[in-house]
Parts: sequence; structure tokens; C-alpha cells
Amino acid sequence: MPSRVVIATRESPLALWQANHVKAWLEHRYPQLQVELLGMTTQGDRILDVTLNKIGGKGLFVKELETALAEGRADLAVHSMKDVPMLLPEGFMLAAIGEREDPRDAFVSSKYRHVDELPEGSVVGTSSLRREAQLRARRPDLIIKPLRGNVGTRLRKLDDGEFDAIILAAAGLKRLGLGERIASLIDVNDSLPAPGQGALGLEIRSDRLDLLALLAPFNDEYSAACVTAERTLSQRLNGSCQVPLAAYCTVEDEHFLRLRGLVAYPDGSHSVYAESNGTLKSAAALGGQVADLLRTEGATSILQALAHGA
Ligand SMILES: NCc1[nH]cc(CCC(=O)O)c1CC(=O)O
Repeated sequence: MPSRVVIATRESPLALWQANHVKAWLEHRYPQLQVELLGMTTQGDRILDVTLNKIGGKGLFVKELETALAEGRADLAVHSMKDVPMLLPEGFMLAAIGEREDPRDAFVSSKYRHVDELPEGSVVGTSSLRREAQLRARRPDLIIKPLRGNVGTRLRKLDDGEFDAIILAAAGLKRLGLGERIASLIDVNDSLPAPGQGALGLEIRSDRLDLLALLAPFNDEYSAACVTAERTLSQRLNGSCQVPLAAYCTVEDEHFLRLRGLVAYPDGSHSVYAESNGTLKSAAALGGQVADLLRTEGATSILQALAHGA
């Protein structure tokens, strides 16, 4: 067992909170272990002026961290599972997926309590095609404008009056102690969450078996099964940030999984939905099954239309 571990982390307040959360867990579990953070700025943090969807998506936030692992400057990286590509590069693996925080999207506004209270033509900030599509389906009158930056930046833009409301992940706000900014939590059936939303994952180099044993107890069996089902669904449909795709899995009565999936046109005009149940042990198969159901319902034509710039 190592005597010291270094955690590679982005330097946004949320990333630092998450890295410190894992550091505290390690120190509590292994009192002899020395734990340090290695902060770094990723390409995704640097390019703030372009909508991420257009420039390569999720990988931008994890690549620099993986380089630090590859070069031995750090031992593990802590990620929001929502930002982790389904296929990790050769030589890397997830050692554990922790217990999930609230997976819902949050409606944030100081003027209105709920999406339904927004007057016609209100301006809502989100850069997520998934959130946009589901919001437009319910409220075609809203004006949806892009919103980038870390959680603090996004809240500042709301406070500056650029938007009447914004949509953020509840998990990030709660972790940062900003839960009081949530006007209301959006029901998962109105805004089906992104694959992995609210869950933390620990990434290591595949050859670090010593770390695997150390980190295994961080894994939460239920959260890991759900995130596996959601991410498999996404992968089977070639999901990425460019695709308005939602996948949300819950554990029903302790040993059954219920996986819901949705693919939608960003303009909210049309969407397909599917769900199915499976066992805890067959999470990946369940992901594949719901992906197949979505294809049967017409997901492929939506995805093709989007790929061709519709
Ligand atoms: N896309 C950025 C991102 N990645 C993870 C979270 C929130 C925390 C989580 O889902 O674990 C956020 C912010 C947001 O979507 O509001």
C-alpha cells in the first residue's frame, strides 16, 4: 500500500471541493496516508468563449489530468462522472464510483420559483442541449441562451441580469454550499438527468493495482451500477455533449434497476423515450437494452439528423 497519494484536480471551486472530499475520505479511512492535491488548468477551463459542444466536448476536462497520471506526477484524478467520456484512453481505468449526490437539475432564479412561473418569452441560461430540448418541449415560448463557465460564473451572470433563470446541476450547487440558490428542483420526468450526473469517479492508471485496493471501498455498489447503465446507454447511441441525450437509472426496492432514456431534438419539437428494468448485476446489459428500445422508437433518425446539422 502506498504511503502517499497525489490527487490531480482541476482548479474550479467545484473540482477542488470534489478533490478535497476524496482527500478527506482517504485521510479518514487511512490515517497513516499522506494525501496531496495537484491543481491544474485544463483546455476545457481555458476555452471559455466557445460553446464546448463545438470544440470536442468532455475529453477536454480530463486529458491534462490523465497526462499527470501517465507521467507519474499524480496517482488519481477525481471526476464528475458526467464529464468523463465513456471510453477511457488505453491504460486508464475507473477505480471506484462514489455514492451519488442529488442527480436532478435545479431551477435557479431570484425572481421565480418554478419553470411554470416564468412569464412568456423569459430568458433562460443553459448550454446543455439536453436541458434545452426538455425545457423547450414544455415551454416553446422561452428564449434559451448559452451559459458557460464554472458554477460561480454562471450564478454571477444570473445575478447581473443576463437571464431570468438558469438551469444547473443540483449536485454542484449543494456541494459548494449554494443549495439555497435553488428555487426548485426539477422533477426527473421533466428534465431527465445526464448520464452520470451527481456521481464522482476516481480514475487511475490501469497498472496501479496498489491503488485499486486502496480506493475500492469508495465505490458505492448502487451508484456504480446506475452510472454504468446510464453510460452504457449513452455509448450505444454514440452519446456526447453534441447530442441531447438523457439517461437516468434508479434502484427500486434494493435490487432492481429502472433505467429511463431520452433522445430529443434541441428545439424540443420531437423526442423519443424508453425505459426498462434489470438486475443490479446486469447494469450494462440494461443500458444496451434501453438504447435498443430508443432506436426502435426512432432515436437513430434524430441522431442522424443532428449529425447532419439539422
Ligand atoms: N458540465 C459541468 C458540470 N459537470 C458536473 C457538474 C455538476 C456536478 C455533477 O453532476 O456531479 C457540472 C455543472 C452543471 O452541470 O451544472
